[in-house]
Amino acid sequence: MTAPIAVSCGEPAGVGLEIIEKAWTALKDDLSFFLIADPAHLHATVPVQEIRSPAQAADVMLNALPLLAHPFAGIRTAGAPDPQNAEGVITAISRAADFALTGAASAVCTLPIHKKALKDGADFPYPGHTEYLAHLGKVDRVVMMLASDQLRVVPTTIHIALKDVPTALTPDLLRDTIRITGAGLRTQFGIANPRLAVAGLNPHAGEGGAMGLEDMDTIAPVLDQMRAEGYDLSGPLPADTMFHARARANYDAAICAYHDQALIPIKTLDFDRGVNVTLGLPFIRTSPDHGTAFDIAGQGIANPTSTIEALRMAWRMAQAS
Ligand SMILES: NC(=O)c1ccc[n+]([C@@H]2O[C@H](COP(=O)([O-])OP(=O)(O)OC[C@H]3O[C@@H](n4cnc5c(N)ncnc54)[C@H](O)[C@@H]3O)[C@@H](O)[C@H]2O)c1
Ligand SMILES: N[C@H](C(=O)O)[C@H](O)COP(=O)(O)O
Repeated sequence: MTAPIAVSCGEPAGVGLEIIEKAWTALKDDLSFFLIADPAHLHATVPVQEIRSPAQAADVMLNALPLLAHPFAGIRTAGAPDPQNAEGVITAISRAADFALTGAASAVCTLPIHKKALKDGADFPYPGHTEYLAHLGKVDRVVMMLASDQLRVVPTTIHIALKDVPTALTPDLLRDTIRITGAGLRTQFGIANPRLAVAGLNPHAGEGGAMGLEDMDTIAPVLDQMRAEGYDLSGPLPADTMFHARARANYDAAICAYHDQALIPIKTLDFDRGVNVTLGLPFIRTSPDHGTAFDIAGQGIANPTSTIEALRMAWRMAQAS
């Protein structure tokens, strides 16, 4: 039997807790998960039952949202993160990862965090879940992928300032990103021979050096080398023309140079159904593709579809592994 998915509550002031309640209603007959959260933070729009261990989640799931109590220092105020809660947000994530590492959970699904609130409230040294989970999983390099039925994208550099991208985009990082993405598509998405399209950094992929040298000097040699090793790679491609429908038919994932080059196309095409998945961890991790949405938190209008898709994807991957 597939173990339940561990869901970390994320920032209580955001929309995470209201959408997980909606997700429970949509998924209670199809899979099992348990939420790690402070009982006092819940919106109570659905029945909730506390469990003492993940093993109890499957039996509870049909009738109530299974909750593993994780007391926080502060209350929940919609739209206004309380620095006192930063520690609780972080330890809910590490608890979820521990359950996955020991096999008590089949996967981790994280609800959105507010990165600055964690930095301000608890000196959180990581730019996001991705890097924190790599630390917890004791791996040096992981890959952020955002995936939907229409497109899969990978930002090679992630949460860094745009001015730092050219220096951070090293051959070593690009090689590891391609390697981890290829392996993830094979093992977690069931694609036997993944086709990867690699974006250039500069306009028109540098236009033969007229608009920047990184495409020619950094990206192209890595691609040549990895093609010789058997990887199915196209690029460096001009990023502006690689995301229209006909172009997307030619690849299984787009490897991009930086965060927005990758995330703008998928969030534009499929914001409601995109899933963020971390490849290269010793456990399965997915999350919705959106953030804390403070502007609508507490109103009950947040769309749960991305979280539902994230849970479905984690469950499929767990069943296939
Ligand atoms: N996985 C994560 O933890 C994660 C992912 C993305 C952003 N974030 C963080 O979230 C915070 C806010 O980021 P942001 O404002 O750039 O992006 P956001 O996704 O929170 O919000 C962007 C816009 O989309 C809307 N929106 C988001 N989710 C929605 C939903 N489920 N239903 C309806 N509308 C929705 C919001 O109301 C807002 O107008 C930042 O701290 C960011 O770092 C976290
Ligand atoms: N870059 C992601 C996005 O915008 O959707 C996001 O911030 C998630 O980051 P983590 O999963 O690393 O928290």
